[in-house]
Amino acid sequence: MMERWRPFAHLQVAREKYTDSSKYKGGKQAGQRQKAIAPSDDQPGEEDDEAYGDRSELIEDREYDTVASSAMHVTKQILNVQHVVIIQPFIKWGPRKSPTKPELLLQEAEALVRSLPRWNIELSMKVPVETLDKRQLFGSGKLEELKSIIQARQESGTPLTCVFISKGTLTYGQKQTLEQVFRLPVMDRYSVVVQILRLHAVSMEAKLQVALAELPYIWSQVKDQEGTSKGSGRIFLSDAQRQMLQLRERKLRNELDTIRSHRELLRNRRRQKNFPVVAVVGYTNAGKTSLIKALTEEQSLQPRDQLFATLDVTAHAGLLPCKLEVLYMDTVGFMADIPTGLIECFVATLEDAMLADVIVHVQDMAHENCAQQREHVERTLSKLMVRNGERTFSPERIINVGNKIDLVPDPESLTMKCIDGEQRLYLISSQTLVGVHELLLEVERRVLRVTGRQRIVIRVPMGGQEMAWLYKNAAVTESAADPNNAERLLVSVVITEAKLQQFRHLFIRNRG
Ligand SMILES: Nc1nc2c(ncn2[C@@H]2O[C@H](COP(=O)(O)OP(=O)(O)OP(=O)(O)O)[C@@H](O)[C@H]2O)c(=O)[nH]1
Repeated sequence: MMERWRPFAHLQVAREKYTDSSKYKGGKQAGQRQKAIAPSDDQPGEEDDEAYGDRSELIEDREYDTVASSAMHVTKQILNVQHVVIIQPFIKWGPRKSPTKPELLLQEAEALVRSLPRWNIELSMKVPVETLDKRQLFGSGKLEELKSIIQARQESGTPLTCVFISKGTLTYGQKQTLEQVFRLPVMDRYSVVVQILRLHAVSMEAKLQVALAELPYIWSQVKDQEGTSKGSGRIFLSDAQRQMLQLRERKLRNELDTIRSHRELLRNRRRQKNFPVVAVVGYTNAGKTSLIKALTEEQSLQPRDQLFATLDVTAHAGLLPCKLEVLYMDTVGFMADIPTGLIECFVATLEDAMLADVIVHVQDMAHENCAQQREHVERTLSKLMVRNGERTFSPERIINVGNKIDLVPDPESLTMKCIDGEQRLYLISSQTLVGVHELLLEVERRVLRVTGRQRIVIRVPMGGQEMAWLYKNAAVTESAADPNNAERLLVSVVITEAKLQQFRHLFIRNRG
């Protein structure tokens, strides 16, 4: 019997090196961390971590690493330089034919690999298949052809290190067969996306989520293996390892529950502080961070041309033209064809965003697949809203934004798409800032309407308690001496109806 190909048996990366994650915290997250200017208890990251101590021992576990690397080739891979062959299988005919063009699927697979800093694409191919369920995935002739292409590339001196088959998940049997044919480790979308998520997880919550996201994959591989090798006597996991995985899952879930209940507390506190919240959502790489940077002028934000660059919901304060302070929440990007088990883990953070007063949906107008991306985001959003107890997508709360128009050769042609039923699409470029001011005015209109705020001018005595009260309970946008009364000030404020009633009750009634 052929011995099982054990591709990573030779790989041993020093534990200290792996645990020094500070090197991988650069870019967007690092910037967001330093400069997210929201009040400190709105930050879902660092403060939570500090409040609940060090949980890293839950994530770093040598025994678990051994099991994970044999099941999914993920552990410690981020550190290694990889020379990757991408193979994009697609079903050419029939009812299961992919709705997305194979070229676009391949582009998305390439973008995933490019998101990993030390991974290089050496070869990328799209290959027609009849079905995605065959044990060897490809027909025999095709498989031989692929093997020869890979071998020829290796013989010509290209050091190939792994094959990425861009399918959600490969079964254990498929993976084993392909590894034996190619004599290289084989990865699927799930394991590549996990690598990217690991790289970008900064807060303890995101790290725990990623750690939890790996487990269903490992279990599915174990189940597949049991199915394919009944009676052959091979054991993929010992009883002790199974128990270790079950225990790990329980602990991770408990920790996440603790962090989330803490977040609930923060959310309530934020409500009390009365900051309007604007969540910015969209397909991955659509330009969410860039838009927040444009709206808040927060220079430290560093948008990156990488998928899933934002894994933590981060809050950034910005001023509306009326001087009202709002919090913009940057969220994890959406992506189609990601196994649901994986994305489920991040749904909790998105649910948080769904509670925002206004939701800005950013779309990449320069992307060939823009319409499908938009549909995917809208479908996911409406599912999330239903979960949150909202039956319908309230158009009042959603602003559609068409970003990157500087990259569209003929932006005029887009104006046709600007009115989509009731919904207007705001065309902008977060880079050149075209259209950003108009969008900001619309954000202001919606925020005021949805949160029941109004702009009014109140006359108050100079040096009285009224002024201090207004600073505390409303947004004071301007104050000037009253031309008709030297002892009074005219104060422009943005205030909620409830606070206005309170003001009347406290100051106007008392004055008699
Ligand atoms: N030309 C152009 N590029 C843009 C524009 N907006 C964003 N980009 C670029 O698009 C890439 C992705 O931008 P991000 O703002 O990081 O996108 P994101 O949606 O936050 O990405 P994820 O966090 O990965 O979901 C970066 O390289 C940006 O510089 C735009 O209006 N014009």
